[in-house]
Amino acid sequence: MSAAATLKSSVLGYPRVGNQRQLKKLIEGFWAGKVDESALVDGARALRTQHWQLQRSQGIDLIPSGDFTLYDLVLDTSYNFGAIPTRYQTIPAGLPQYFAMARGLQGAAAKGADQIVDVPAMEMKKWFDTNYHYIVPELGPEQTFQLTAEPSLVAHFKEAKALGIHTKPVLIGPVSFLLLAKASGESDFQPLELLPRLLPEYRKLLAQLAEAGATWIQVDEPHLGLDSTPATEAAYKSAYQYLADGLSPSLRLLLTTYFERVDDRMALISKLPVHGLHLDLVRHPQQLPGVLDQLPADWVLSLGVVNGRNIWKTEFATAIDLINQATNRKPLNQLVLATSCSLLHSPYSLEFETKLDSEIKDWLAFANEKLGELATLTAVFNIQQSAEPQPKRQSEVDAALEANKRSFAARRTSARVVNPQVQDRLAKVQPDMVVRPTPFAERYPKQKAHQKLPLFPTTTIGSFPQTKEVRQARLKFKKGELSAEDYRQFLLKETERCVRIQEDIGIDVLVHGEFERNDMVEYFGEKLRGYVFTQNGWVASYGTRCVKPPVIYGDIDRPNPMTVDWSVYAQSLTTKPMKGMLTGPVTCLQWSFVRDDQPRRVTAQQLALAIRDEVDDLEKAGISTIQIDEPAIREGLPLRRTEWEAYLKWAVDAFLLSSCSVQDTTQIHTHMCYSDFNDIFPAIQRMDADVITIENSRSDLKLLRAFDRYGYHNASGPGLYDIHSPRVPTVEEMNERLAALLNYLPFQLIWLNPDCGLKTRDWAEVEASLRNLTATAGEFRRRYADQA
Ligand code: MET
Ligand SMILES: [Zn+2]
Repeated sequence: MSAAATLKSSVLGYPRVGNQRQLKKLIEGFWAGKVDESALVDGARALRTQHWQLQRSQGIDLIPSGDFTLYDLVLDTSYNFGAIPTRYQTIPAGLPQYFAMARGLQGAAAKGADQIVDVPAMEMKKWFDTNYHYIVPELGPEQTFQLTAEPSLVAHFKEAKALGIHTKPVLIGPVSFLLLAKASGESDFQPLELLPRLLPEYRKLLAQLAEAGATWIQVDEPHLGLDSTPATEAAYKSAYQYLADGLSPSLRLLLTTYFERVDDRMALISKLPVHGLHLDLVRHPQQLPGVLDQLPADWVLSLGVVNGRNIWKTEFATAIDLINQATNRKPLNQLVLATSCSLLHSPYSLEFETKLDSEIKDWLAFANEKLGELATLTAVFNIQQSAEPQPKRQSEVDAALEANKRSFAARRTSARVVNPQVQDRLAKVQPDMVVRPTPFAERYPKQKAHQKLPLFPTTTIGSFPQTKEVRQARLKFKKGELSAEDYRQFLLKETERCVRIQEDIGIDVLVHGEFERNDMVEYFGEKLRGYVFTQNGWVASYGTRCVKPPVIYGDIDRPNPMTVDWSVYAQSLTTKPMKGMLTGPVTCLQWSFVRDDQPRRVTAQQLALAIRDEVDDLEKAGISTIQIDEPAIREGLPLRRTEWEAYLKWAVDAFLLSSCSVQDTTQIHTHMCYSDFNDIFPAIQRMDADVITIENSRSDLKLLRAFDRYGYHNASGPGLYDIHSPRVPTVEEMNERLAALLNYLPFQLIWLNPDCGLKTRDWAEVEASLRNLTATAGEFRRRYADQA
């Protein structure tokens, strides 16, 4: 038999939570004491088995192992190498300690233990530019590493092997691991300095994998595509030389990059002693020729042509063109077809979407459908190589290619996607639509007079407690157990109560409370054309938490007002200004699955026009304070600094487009949270919101330094207390905080508010906290009375 050269397929990682979120239920049950450890371990193993078998049944050649975790893979890496911060070291090793690192622990150190502990969780951060959050390793200069006795990576490889499945272990490379870490404490220590201490443990791990029978190892070094420094370059060189020196001859290292291009890093990469390279060709197809030019002749190249982090079908014709560029230069057996990145960021399967419009459903591919795409694409190339003709397979493949072509042709011209009116409006956007006609210094006094605002005005960020009653009513309404009218009456009552309470507390600019909203993006998505919702499109956000992002499939427009009735009703209950509440275009974009057939910039612009219409309608209806939330503006930043400016230009323009049509007396607020905004301060200034309420309470000093460094010329309300904690802040601590702010900001421009929405808190905490907040306002109005 001639060993025909064939193209192999590879998956970089498979979603772990289970198609019915089984893992979430198991783990949360374990935390609640309802599932015991052995049930958790068995359930987790069953899921791994199911996922491996499923990938095998789809014909995937390089099936990942080590992509499964009970919380987070970066945390597992820290844990497996013994990087356990001191505060957790008294907690019994194993799951209690592991979960304490993940989510903190208040109470008994382990089930039935006498020892009582109170430790906060480790920090969580966004995984590159995805909406997944990893647990940030904490490493200090004294850190040593020690590979655990039974690394899960080795155990899982063996587990799959016992099922007859030879997997490709996946590990986070040593350099990226250290670059993902932060210095423990407040020091400036660079965790990368620990590389020499870490490498021997990586070598041990690789030796154990070799002994277990592994061949290809996927070593993820996503940082390779990011901005580099001489120190990081030196780190890659020494790390891979060290690993190569001790490498078992049976192991082959597949250096894996994603989310960025590496063609301009090939001078470095091509010198590393590894056996292959993976490219994200969905993000950067144009990097392929450059990489091929510089790729060592004997390396394997893994072509990431199936998008691991979106929900759209792969266009086969485009992928095949790309693959042909590689097959022209390399033999098939040196090429692999792969997902662009781990499928962790994709929902499971379209088979659970029974309610999705069939036209739109035909354009989509979730994780399992993506496996099928890989199978088809490899077959396209392999069938021709096979010794015997394969007419059946050939006709299947032909049919799949044809169906794919039809699907894309239909999507391109569908009236659901292309809306000529939206296109027309976009073409007519003029530069004067993204600037307020009057400068802040002139409009702000007009707004104060119009709204009769006192010095140190108080407000909140929008949502009030989403109590059990509110959630139950919504659920009943969705299930049809509560009529639309009864549900509406219920919400009107909640709103009224919320307004009365704010008046009673003495807040100056009120909100309606957002009781009608389940989620700040979903609410608007449901009312805009161009959005659809899935039933089961869950993707991991962090730990056991999953989110179900809405899908933007077509040109966006707003058939009807979305919030006007609620705001008008709430305003009718009070003579104080009622703030209208909208979610901004960039946040809608960031928290949705977005179109892959037009730039994000254009989708943001469409969203902005829709929100602009809402702003206009609110203003016409007499609402003269309007908040447009943009908590996600920073997370849209590109991974490479050189691209920040271009992003910030269109992102800020989108906000301006949504907000600039109003009169001088209409006051635009915006709100930001979730990250520190220091490195984008100039862009925030350019948004030119009259008032920005911004999360501050967890990173006080940093934010103030930024105010100091860049100056901020409009009004601002840096959060006076942290809404993430159930604690009621005292008047004294808020007084202190405000006094500190006054060292940096002019008193005439300061607003008093919590640092984010109050929906996760209960009413008792909220009332007490806000009463203290208004007491602080009263105190400072007295102190500044003669300057008012
Ligand atoms: C994540 S920012 C939340 C803003 C929203 N208006 C709220 O108050 O909940
Ligand atoms: Zn917020």
